[in-house]
Amino acid sequence: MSSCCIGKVLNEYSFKIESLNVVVLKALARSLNLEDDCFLNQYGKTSKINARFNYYPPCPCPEKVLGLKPHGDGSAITFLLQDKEVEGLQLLKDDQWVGVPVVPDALTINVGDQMEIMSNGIFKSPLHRVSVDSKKERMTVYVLHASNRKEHWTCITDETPRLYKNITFTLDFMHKNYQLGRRANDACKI
Ligand SMILES: O=C(O)CCC(=O)C(=O)O
Ligand SMILES: [Fe+2]
Repeated sequence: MSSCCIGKVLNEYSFKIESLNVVVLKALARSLNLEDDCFLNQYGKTSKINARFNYYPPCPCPEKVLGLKPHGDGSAITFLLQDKEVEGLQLLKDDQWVGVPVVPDALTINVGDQMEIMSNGIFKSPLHRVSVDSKKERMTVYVLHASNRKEHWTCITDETPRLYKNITFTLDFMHKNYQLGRRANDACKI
């Protein structure tokens, strides 16, 4: 595919994911009996979409090497189109790494750190990592929606006081913490 075609396809894909993002954010709000737009409104005009192709080449020592080290996504929501055949994504559940199965043509939708903060800890941003395969390469397409806004507080009540500090949670902030081996939302906890 030529670079012009890739750009066009990616642009189209991002627009489709953008509409899906609206559906998911509204559904999450509704599930908490909040106004449909309450998470969307918190994005304001600073909403950002990032797309990334992740390529994991075969690795002769998969037991010693990770494709991506453990992290939480710095987004509100992440949409991942997994490789059609090769598994690799793992979630930490009850202190065990659990593989996320490949479902061809399905999207894996992940809650990110910003949604954990916006929901005051109700929706958790799971810790995940990527393993590599000794024989097969793997490719995934990752699109995230994030906000650069400072105020993101929806689910604070007298019974559930604010759990996170009032700081601007940018993707840079997430990456700085990632490089230091820390979770950005842990650094935001009060
Ligand atoms: O490639 C994958 O399966 C996951 C990628 C991921 O977690 C990320 O890019 O943040
Ligand atoms: Fe991730």
